[in-house]
Amino acid sequence: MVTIFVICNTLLIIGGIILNLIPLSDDLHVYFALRFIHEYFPNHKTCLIILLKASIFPVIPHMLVVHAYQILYYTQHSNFQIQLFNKVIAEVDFWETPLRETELFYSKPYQKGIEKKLKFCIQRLQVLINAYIVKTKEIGTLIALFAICGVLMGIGFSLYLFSGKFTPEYYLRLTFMTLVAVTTFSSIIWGGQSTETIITEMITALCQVRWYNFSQTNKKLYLILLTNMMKDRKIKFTENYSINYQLGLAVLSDRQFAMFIFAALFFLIIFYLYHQNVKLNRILCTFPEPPKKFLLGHVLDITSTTDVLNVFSKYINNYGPTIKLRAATLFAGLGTTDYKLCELLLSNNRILSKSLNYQYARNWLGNGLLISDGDYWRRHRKILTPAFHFEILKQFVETFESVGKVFVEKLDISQGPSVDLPPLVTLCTLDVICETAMGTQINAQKGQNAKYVQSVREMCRILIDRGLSPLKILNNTYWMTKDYYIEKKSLKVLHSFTSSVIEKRKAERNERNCTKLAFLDLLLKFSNEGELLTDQELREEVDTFMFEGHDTTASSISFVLFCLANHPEVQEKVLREQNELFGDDKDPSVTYHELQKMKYLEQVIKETLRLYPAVPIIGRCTSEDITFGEHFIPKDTNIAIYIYGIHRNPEHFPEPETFNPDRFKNSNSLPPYAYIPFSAGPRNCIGQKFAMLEIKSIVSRVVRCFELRPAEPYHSLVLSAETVLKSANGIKIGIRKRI
Ligand code: HEM
Repeated sequence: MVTIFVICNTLLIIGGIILNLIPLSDDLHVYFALRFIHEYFPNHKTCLIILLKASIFPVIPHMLVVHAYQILYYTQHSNFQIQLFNKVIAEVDFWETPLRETELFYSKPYQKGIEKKLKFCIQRLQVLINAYIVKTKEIGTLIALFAICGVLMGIGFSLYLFSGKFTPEYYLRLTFMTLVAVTTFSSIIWGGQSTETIITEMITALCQVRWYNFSQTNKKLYLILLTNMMKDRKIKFTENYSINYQLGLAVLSDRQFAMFIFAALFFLIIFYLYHQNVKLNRILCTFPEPPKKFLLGHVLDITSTTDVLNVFSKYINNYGPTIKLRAATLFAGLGTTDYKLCELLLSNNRILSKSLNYQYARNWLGNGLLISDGDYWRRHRKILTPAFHFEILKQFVETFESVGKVFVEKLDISQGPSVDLPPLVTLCTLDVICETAMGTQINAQKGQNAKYVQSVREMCRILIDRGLSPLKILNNTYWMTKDYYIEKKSLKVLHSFTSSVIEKRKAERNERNCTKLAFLDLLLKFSNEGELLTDQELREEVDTFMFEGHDTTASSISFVLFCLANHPEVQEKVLREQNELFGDDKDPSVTYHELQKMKYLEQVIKETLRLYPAVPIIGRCTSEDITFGEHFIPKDTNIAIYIYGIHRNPEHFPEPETFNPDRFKNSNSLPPYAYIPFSAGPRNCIGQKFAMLEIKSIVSRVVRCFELRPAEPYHSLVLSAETVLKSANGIKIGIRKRI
């Protein structure tokens, strides 16, 4: 039984080491020792952290059990000797020198002989019994201490568990730790219990031996037993400190062996990674590479979404417009702000594949337009493009306006010196996209369909979390995290909602002729006329619109309002333009043509999208070898196109950090790929005109109704590159109704 516990314990320790080595964002708060290393050994921190984390799991339980096993071994070993001894004794003729009763009563020398033998035996027996009493006490104390430790650890773990501060990865680590503790304690307690039984048996056996028949054979056996049992097998340093070297080694050999195998595996993996590292050094070697961590590459440089833009900008400023980046020793890719390289990539009709991180959205969006590639994408893009024709977009203006009205009502209720925009704007754009994409009103702004809205939110969050959390990156480990189950639940809600809407629209189309068609109706119409889209393909495209078409516009509207609030002179000009169009009419029914006439507002939106592009980074994977100047980029290279950085190139945008809508008075002088908020080339944003109209409709309505001011207290943004650009501390402005 003890062996089974030891084997489980060793396997759990190995699992624990692996989990512990995967860095998590909160590690610095959890392991105080890591802070110490960061502070005092910044140059060797990677190496030291690996050593520290790799040793915590094996060393602690190892230290805990060594002493316990020595005691166990001592008693078990003695027990074995005594059993052997008893067996031999049973075969010995005890009555070889039978007790001579008469002489025992009358002969003094005979009595003396027996007394001497008995005294000797009693003394030896006493020594043995004392030794066992000591050992039993030791094991008793040990078990009591272990029990106290166990209870303390249990309380500690429970506090962690209920603190609710940890991510599921920490809970997984804790589970392993708990199991290691449980198996360690159980093995010792189990061993301790059996030792006590053994000791009792041994003493009983010893007591039964008739030592007064101290024949030569018995004497010899007795001496062998004593020598074996009593011999100290210690390397002695002082009287108090000694290592019971042989016993320890013998008992722990199983564990040592397992540890050895693990160490060998560990070094093999390190060697493999090192080899991969050397291989990756050769690829893309003509591009500059920011300093990387041994074996880890640049993964630890970005640990949260708020790091992305700063770290990327630092790289680009220090090392040039295109840099090589590495995710551990497994992948090497490029990050670029070079508009010429962007042109080469984005205008190429054969480089259509998206980079690896888009795959996280596959469970939700399937083969929708955003993720698919090759001929499948070409066919679908061809089918979907007519749905974004301006004649069709015209009819959506009515929806923008009616949803905008509700939005303004909501702002009216929330107005004040500091209003956080994204929560309100996101519900508004969700209402717009649901009505335009599916022809269904979900009334998110009025608090209806909360489950659907919540599921969309959860999915957007999970897509980002998966790229940053080591356990969630790979599908093989993703299932161990809580998000896997949240995703499953959310997808069920999202997919069943879209599927039921499709079914309903299909039935309605057959019954009546709708005048206001949603994207879904158009897809049904086009696919009836030409190539048929299956129900699943329809669902995936509608889901893609839902994903691409609400967070992007919500982010853009929020940033536009923020910029207007913080630049009163620009807001004044926007208001003037509105007054010129609508005069004193406070609640005009705005048409498509009037939206087209809002030229200055368009400049403001363009400038906002330059500073705060809703999609700050996009990715491509090269499907063929490319030569770019002196550089060679092999097939299957992942390239991150850093739109946020491209838009801050002082060559094209002097004083890039300044908000100046007049830059776009005449933007024709810009090189074609120097400004790409909607990407460019064959895979550009299919919904860009739709987005522009929606933003104009909502923002113009807000400006007509409210005076926007900087938030009080002043609010500075903490930009965060999530599925779209957000601000980690919200986007806050002051809002006051115009009189
Ligand atoms: C301000 C708002 C928006 C911005 C900044 C924006 C930006 C972008 C960008 C940069 C891409 C390229 C993504 C890539 O290459 O990986 C894209 C693609 C796409 N966008 Fe938008 N978008 C916006 C609004 C919309 C809306 C409202 C819709 C739908 C109604 C939409 C639908 C799509 C689709 C379907 C794609 C994939 C196109 C393809 O790969 O063929 N977008 N968008």
